[in-house]
Amino acid sequence: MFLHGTSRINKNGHLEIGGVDTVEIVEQFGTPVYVYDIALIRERARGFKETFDRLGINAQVAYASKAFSTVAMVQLVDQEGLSLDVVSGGELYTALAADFPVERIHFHGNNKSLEELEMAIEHQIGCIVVDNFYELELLTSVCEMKQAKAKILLRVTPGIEAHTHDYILTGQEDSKFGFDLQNGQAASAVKMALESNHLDLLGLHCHIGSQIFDTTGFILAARKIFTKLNEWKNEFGFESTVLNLGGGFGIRYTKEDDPIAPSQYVEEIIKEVKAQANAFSMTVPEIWIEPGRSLVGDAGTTLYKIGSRKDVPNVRKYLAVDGGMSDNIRPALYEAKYEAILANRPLDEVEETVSIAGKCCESGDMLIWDLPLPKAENNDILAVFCTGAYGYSMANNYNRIPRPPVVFVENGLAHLVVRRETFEDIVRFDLSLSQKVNN
Ligand SMILES: Cc1ncc(COP(=O)(O)O)c(C=O)c1O
Ligand SMILES: N[C@@H](CCCC[NH3+])C(=O)O
Repeated sequence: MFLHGTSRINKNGHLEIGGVDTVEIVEQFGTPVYVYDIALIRERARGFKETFDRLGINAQVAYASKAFSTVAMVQLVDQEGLSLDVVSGGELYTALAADFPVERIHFHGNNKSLEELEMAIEHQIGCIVVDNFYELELLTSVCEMKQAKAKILLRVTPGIEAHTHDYILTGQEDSKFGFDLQNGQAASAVKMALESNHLDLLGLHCHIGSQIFDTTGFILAARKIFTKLNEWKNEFGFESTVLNLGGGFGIRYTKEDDPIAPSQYVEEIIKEVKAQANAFSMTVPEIWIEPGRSLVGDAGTTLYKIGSRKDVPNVRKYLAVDGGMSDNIRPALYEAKYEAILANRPLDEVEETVSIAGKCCESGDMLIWDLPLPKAENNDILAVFCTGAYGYSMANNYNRIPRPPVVFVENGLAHLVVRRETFEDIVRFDLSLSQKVNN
């Protein structure tokens, strides 16, 4: 059986999460609905922090809010004492709306706008991760204008190909992100930052990709970075007080996935960082990481209702649900795989193999191919596991489908944290032909 965190099958034979029967969640909030197991998010957050404490490393664990950002989620991150990585004005605004402590916010992105940088400086956020030369200049001019000094990291691209889907690789030389470590761009950026009166260069940042199952890529990246840090110590007298090694720790979407445990990622990376610092006679820098998926991925479950069925004799059985690529675009985008069960039926009587179709007008809107299930009937509830990361955050209104609500469950209580979009919401920004608007 493939159950995470507090998920279990209760005495009624129903899936229960956080002590709440999913059949009741569906009665109360309808479908589709994203359900988050809050105890599991807390456990993961504490696990990362405890590992660093145990290893005696000064660290910041910054939750990558691109994985799943809402005001309530950001408040939960604050409760757990993590930092927060934001990647746009919208994510920053969400953090501010949640009253997240500004000094623990880190701002990412490969094309931050003038307005976004102004917003970051005005709110005195903890750190800006500068991605490119254009941004270095733009940020300097914003700081000049506002007579401010910004704490920054420089994002470097180490030239590492992590083993993951091509679309979620970021550390290779041919990447849109960061200053190249090998060709001299990163060295120039360090020099420029050190010479600026408006920038306080704390150190370097590197993120090699997402859904990575081992530490080989992280270790190679750390080695390349330390080799350069050693050169720069001699050339510019620069010492990195912070080293941010990004996120990307993989999770188990299916029984075939075999990532190492979150604590093992940290232990192996820190071992290498200590060895490198020792080899170059450097002080071990403060280590920051940015897990997104590994904090929230398996804490999220999407509940759908089964609707139509189509049998293509001797070929395939299709079961359609009341959501699809509008609430989970990952299968269409990355051929991502998921496990699912019927949430309102005992698990033991698997009778058929079906393929789960979404309701969008795209042949590619298939959530799961060839899933063994009990014989499902109309209105049965399908629970798709591990949808907590990049599900709600990448949801869209394709076919003008309203986005589902988000419900947090913990200790037997269900709490609505994002309400369901309505058809009124769908036309909220539309203007009729007769309306004249200036901009
Ligand atoms: C800069 C940066 N940090 C952190 C993350 C979080 O990655 P993940 O959700 O795989 O942990 C991402 C996304 O890949 C990212 O681009
Ligand atoms: N959105 C991607 C990961 C990209 C992470 C952001 N750099 C996913 O669903 O797997």
